[in-house]
Amino acid sequence: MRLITVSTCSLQQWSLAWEENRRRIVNAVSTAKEQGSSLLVTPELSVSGYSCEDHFLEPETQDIALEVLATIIADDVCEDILIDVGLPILHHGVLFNARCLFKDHKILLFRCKQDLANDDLFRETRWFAPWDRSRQNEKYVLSKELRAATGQDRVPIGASCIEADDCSLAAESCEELFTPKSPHISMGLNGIEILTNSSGSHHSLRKLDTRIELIVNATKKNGGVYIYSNQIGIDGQPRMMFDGSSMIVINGEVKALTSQFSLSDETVSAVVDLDEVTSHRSGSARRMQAIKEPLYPGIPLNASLTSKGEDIDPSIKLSPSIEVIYLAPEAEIALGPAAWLWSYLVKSRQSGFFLPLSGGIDSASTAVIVYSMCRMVAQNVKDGNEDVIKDLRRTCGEADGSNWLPEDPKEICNRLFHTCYMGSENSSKETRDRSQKLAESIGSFHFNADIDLIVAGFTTLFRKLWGFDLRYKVNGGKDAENIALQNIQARSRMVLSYLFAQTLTLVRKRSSGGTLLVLGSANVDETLRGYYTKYDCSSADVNPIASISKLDLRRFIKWAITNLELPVLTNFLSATPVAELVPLAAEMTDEQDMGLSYEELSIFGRLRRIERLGPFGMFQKCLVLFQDMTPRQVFEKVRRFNHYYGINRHKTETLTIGYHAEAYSPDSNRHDLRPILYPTLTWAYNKCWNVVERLEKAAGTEKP
Ligand SMILES: Nc1ncnc2c1ncn2[C@@H]1O[C@H](COP(=O)(O)OP(=O)(O)OC[C@H]2O[C@@H]([n+]3cccc(C(=O)O)c3)[C@H](O)[C@@H]2O)[C@@H](O)[C@H]1O
Ligand SMILES: Nc1ncnc2c1ncn2[C@@H]1O[C@H](COP(=O)(O)OP(=O)(O)OP(=O)(O)O)[C@@H](O)[C@H]1O
Ligand SMILES: NC(=O)CC[C@H](N)C(=O)O
Repeated sequence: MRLITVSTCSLQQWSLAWEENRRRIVNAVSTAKEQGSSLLVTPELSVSGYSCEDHFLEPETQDIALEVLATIIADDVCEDILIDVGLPILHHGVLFNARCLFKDHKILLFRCKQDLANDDLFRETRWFAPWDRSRQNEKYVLSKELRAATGQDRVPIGASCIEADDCSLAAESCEELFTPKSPHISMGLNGIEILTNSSGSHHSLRKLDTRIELIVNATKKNGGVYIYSNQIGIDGQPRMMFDGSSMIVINGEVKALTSQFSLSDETVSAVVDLDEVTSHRSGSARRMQAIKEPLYPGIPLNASLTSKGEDIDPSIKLSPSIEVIYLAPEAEIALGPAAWLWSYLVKSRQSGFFLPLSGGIDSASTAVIVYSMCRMVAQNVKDGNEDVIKDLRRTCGEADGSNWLPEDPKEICNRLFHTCYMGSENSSKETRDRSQKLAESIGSFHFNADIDLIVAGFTTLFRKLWGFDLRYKVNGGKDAENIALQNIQARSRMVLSYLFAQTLTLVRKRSSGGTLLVLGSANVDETLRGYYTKYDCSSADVNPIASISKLDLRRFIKWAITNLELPVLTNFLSATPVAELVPLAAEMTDEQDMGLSYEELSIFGRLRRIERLGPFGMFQKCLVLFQDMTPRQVFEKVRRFNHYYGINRHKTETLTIGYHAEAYSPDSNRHDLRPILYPTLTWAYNKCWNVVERLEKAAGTEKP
C-alpha cells in the first residue's frame, strides 16, 4: 500500500491581479496542507490569470510573473508540499505557456504546454509557441529574484516527469486532454502514476460530461491518478466563464470534485493508494505496449510523497468514490450566467443592474438569472463568505463599517436590480402586467416609463423637416417607414435605459451614487437571424443570455417555475412572442415575421457553426432532417436563413459582451470569425436548385 493525499483547487484568478492571484494560490496551499496533502495542482496560468491576452507579449508581464513566482516559492507556507503553478515563461526568446513544479524552495521543472488551444474562444498561438521537443529538457536560466528564492541558477525546462523516491508524476495542460494523442497516454505507458492537468476551461451548456468522461476514460484505460484543476468565474475576458469542477480521479473513479459554479475558491483533497494504479496496469496487452513506449526523462525529487509499509497511519481513510451528478441544462442556465453576472459586477465595480423588462420570455429570462444570482449571493452571505459580503456591501453603497447581512434574495434583488416597463401606444396590458408581477415576485425596483412622448418628439421633428408623417404599413406607409417607426421605439428604449442606469442610484438617494450596468436580452437565434434592431436594447453593457437558444430559454423558464419558486412565469410560457412595435391589427408573431421557427433557427445555427455546412451542405442535410417538407420548401428555408444571416452579419460585430454558453454562438468578436459583407451565394444556391429540379422531376411534381 502506498497512500498519498493529493489536492486540487478552483481559483478565481484575475488576469494581472498579481497580489490577489498570489493570495489565492497561497491560501490554497495552506488549505491543502491542512488536509494533509503532499501535492497541490493549481489552474492553468494561475500566477498571471489565464486571459492576459496581448499583455502576455509585454516583457513587464513576463517579469512580474517571475517576481510573483519567486515570492510564492520563498513563502514558508509552501514548504513540505509539491506545488504546480502556471505562468508565461520566456526561454531563448520564445514564450511558452508553462507550469512550474517546485518543492521546498527548489524548482524541479518548468513544463511547457505542447498542444495549444486555438479554436473557438481560444487564441493561444497568438502568444505562445508549443513545446515540440517533446521528450527533451533544456536548461532555463533563472531571474535574479528566482535565484534569490531558490539558490539555483539553472533548472530544467521542457517535458519531463518528476521521479520521487516512491512514485512519479507528470503534468499536462488543458487542451492536451482533448487531443487524440494526449501526453497522458505516453506518460501512463511510461509508468507515471500521477498525472496533473491545469486548465483554463470555459463553460458551455452540456459540456462538463465531455470533460469528466475524457478523464475517467483516460484513467480507466491506462490507470493512474489524474488531478485536474480549473479556474472559476471570469478573469478579465468575460466571454469565457471558467466553470471549476476541479477533480481527482483514480483508475476511472472520481474521488473529489469542486463545484461547477461557485462564488468562492475551493480546495479539495483525496487519499488514494498508488498500488491500486500498479494493479490496474497489470494487463498483459498494456505491458506489451508499455515496453515499446519511448522513455520520458525524469527529474529526481530526492524525497518521498507517500506513506507506506510501517509508516502508514491506520486512522487515514481512503477517499470513497463520488457519483457525479450533472446539472440539467436548465440548472446550468440558472447558475452559470448568474455566477458570471456576479463576477462581472464585482470586477467592474458598478452599482447594480438595470433591465428593460418587456413582458416577453427573453427579458424575463435575464431577470430570473439576476434573481438566481441574488439567491447565490444570499446563500454565500448565510455561509459567511467574507469576500462576497464585502463586495455586496460595496456594490450596494453601504457605508464603511456597515453590518448589513441580508439573507433574503429579494432584499438583495431590491438593492441591486432595477427593472422598467417602457410602454408605447402599441403595448398591451398583458405585457405590462406580466412585467409588474415578475418584478414583484423577485423583488426588483420596478417602474413604468412610457415612451410615446419621446417617439412623438422624433416623428414631429421628422414632419417639420420633410413635410410628411411617417406611417405604419397598416396605415398605408411604405416598408421603410414601417421599419423606421418600429426602430424609433426600440432605440428610444435603449437611450432611456442608459439615462436610468446613470441616475437611479441618485433617485434612490444612495449617497455613494454609482452607475448601473444595462442588461441585454437578445438570444442566440435572433442574433443569427439578425432579428433585432441594431443599437436598441440589444446594445447593452452585458447580456447573460447572448448565446442561449430560445428553446433552452423556454425550458429554463419552465424549470424556474418550480425550482426557483416563481409561479408567475407560467404566464410567460403561455404567451405568444410578439414585438409590439406596430399597431395591434398588423401584429404578427415573431416566427411568422421571421419566416423561420426558433427550432429551425437552432438547427441552422448548429449546422452552420458546429457541422460547418455552407448553404448546399445545409440543404442536403435538411432534406433528410425536414422530411415533412418538399425539397422546394427546404430550399426556401435554407435560402431565407442564409440571406438574413448574410445581410445582418454586420450586427454581430457590435454585439454586447455576452455569456458564452452555446457552441453555435455567432459572436464575431471571438467565437465565430466570418466576413461582415456577404455576396448573394448564387453558386451554392444553384447547386441546391439543380437538386430540387431533379427531385421534383423524379416525383412528377415539377413546377413550370
Ligand atoms: N453591411 C452593413 N454594414 C454596416 N451597417 C449596415 C449594413 N447593412 C445595414 N447596416 C445598418 O443597419 C441598419 C439596419 O439594421 P436595423 O436598423 O437594425 O434595421 P433592420 O434590420 O432593417 O430592422 C430591424 C428588424 O428587426 C425586427 N425586430 C423584430 C422584433 C423586435 C425588434 C426590436 O427592435 O425590438 C425588431 C424588425 O421587425 C425588423 O425586421 C441600416 O439602416 C444601416 O444603418
Ligand atoms: N415594452 C417594453 N418595455 C421594456 N423593455 C422593452 C419593451 N419592449 C422591448 N423591450 C426591450 O427590448 C428588448 C428587445 O425587444 P424585442 O421585442 O425584440 O423582444 P424579444 O427579443 O422578443 O425579448 P422579450 O422576450 O424580452 O420581449 C427586450 O428584450 C426588452 O429588453
Ligand atoms: N485552455 C485550454 O487549453 C482549453 C481548451 C479546451 N478545448 C477547453 O475548451 O476546455
